[in-house]
Amino acid sequence: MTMDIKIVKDQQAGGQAGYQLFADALDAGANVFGLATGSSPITIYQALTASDLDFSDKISINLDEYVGLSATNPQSYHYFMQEHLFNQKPFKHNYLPDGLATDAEAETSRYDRIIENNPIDLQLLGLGVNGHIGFNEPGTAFSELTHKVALTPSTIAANARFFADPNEVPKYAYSMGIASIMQAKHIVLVAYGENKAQAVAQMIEGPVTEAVPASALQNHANVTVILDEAAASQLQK
Ligand SMILES: N[C@@H]1[C@@H](O)[C@H](O)[C@@H](COP(=O)(O)O)O[C@@H]1O
Repeated sequence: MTMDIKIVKDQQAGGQAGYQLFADALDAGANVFGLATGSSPITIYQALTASDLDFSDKISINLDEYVGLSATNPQSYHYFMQEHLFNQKPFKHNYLPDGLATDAEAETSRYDRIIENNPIDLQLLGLGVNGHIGFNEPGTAFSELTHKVALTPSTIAANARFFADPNEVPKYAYSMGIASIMQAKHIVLVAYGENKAQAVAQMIEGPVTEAVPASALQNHANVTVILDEAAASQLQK
């Protein structure tokens, strides 16, 4: 088992723990940060923006973006990242998939080139209630690089809370694949709350299976998992 599991009191403490890993990565010379959206990383972004860490000569590469949403759409992941991090903490360059790209093949290979040219030092991840990472839904081949994904009904339902009208929730996304994620030198996954407990247990203690995308992380040499007690509650050890 190569996963380092940190159980923290709450999301605030998780933010500090995540912040420390970013600070350590900068000290160690990291240049490229893989970033994630969702509610779980927010306290890390808060701790980063409150700090004096300097990312102005660093690169960020985001995991995913909804298909059909422009960068200026408040529901887009571009917008989320501007709001929660980039406006306060400028990077030299921020890469995200282009939600408006209509040629999926061209867009996903463009993104793969970006990752190839900018190997990710630290990749931050949240965890879907069904065990997804990025937008790699259960059943996604571990060999996938960036790809266009049809979101599952459970993911669409989980994301509906951010949309005024549930019918506006996009049905597709561009996402880094499991193979893209696994290339990162260090992976930091954050999960909080009871509703993540089953996915957390399957990710860490279950079989490595494409039915649980996050279980692929058991095959990575350097993973840190930040959990609160509730998210850790179904772990056996
Ligand atoms: N594409 C994102 C994932 O990257 C994220 O990990 C997940 C969980 O989000 P939350 O942290 O809000 O529970 O939501 C979305 O599906």
